[in-house]
Amino acid sequence: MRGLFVGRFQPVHNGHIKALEFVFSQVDEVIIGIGSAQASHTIKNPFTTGERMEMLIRALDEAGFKKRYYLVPLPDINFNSIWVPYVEAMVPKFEVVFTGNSLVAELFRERGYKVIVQPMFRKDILSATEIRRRMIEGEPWEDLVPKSVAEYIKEIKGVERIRMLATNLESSEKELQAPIRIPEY
Ligand SMILES: Nc1ncnc2c1ncn2[C@@H]1O[C@H](COP(=O)(O)OP(=O)(O)OP(=O)(O)O)[C@@H](O)[C@H]1O
Ligand SMILES: NC(=O)c1ccc[n+]([C@@H]2O[C@H](COP(=O)(O)O)[C@@H](O)[C@H]2O)c1
Repeated sequence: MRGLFVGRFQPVHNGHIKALEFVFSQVDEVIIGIGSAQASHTIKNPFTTGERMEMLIRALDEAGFKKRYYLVPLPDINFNSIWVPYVEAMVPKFEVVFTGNSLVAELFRERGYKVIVQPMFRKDILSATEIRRRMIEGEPWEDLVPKSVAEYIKEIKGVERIRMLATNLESSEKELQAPIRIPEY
């Protein structure tokens, strides 16, 4: 049996690995959909699809998963009602969907798929949003991701990238808030 698991993996963290451990224990093969594949270089989506693939390959290797998996980029179509047929067109056939995302669960259920809500692990800290926040604030984040992912993020200067994006956002927000001066003629 083949299962589908979709995430944005910005970045891959230990919660994803725990979730995938559960998914791999339930099925013979796993399709890992890389959501919002078109997005990169923003605070919510700092990493490219290629970088996210590299993180997944290294992390799954580090975790020692032996079963077959497929990594499939899924650019957003921003059209919820036809998202499931779109995913079906992009990935090999699957019988079951694993997710913790309620919209994803609802869309697949409505199309007749079996959906398994995977358990959550320490969502208070094992969340990509929290990891990106820590990177921006200069707080320790390394323990929340697999060792190979922490090394890779350092290799590609990922923290410097997120900080640069945060600084850019801050200065453009300041610009927007600055009073508009109408020149006197
Ligand atoms: N701590 C966790 N434990 C188990 N599964 C998790 C955890 N965090 C995310 N997931 C699962 O990963 C998938 C979503 O991946 P995603 O990359 O969006 O993670 P995220 O940490 O929620 O990201 P972000 O904070 O950037 O929105 C969902 O199916 C979700 O259930
Ligand atoms: N209409 C759409 O394009 C659509 C609908 C549902 C989920 N998605 C994507 O699936 C992924 C779900 O992963 P998250 O659990 O990380 O939100 C995201 O990339 C999200 O954008 C897209």
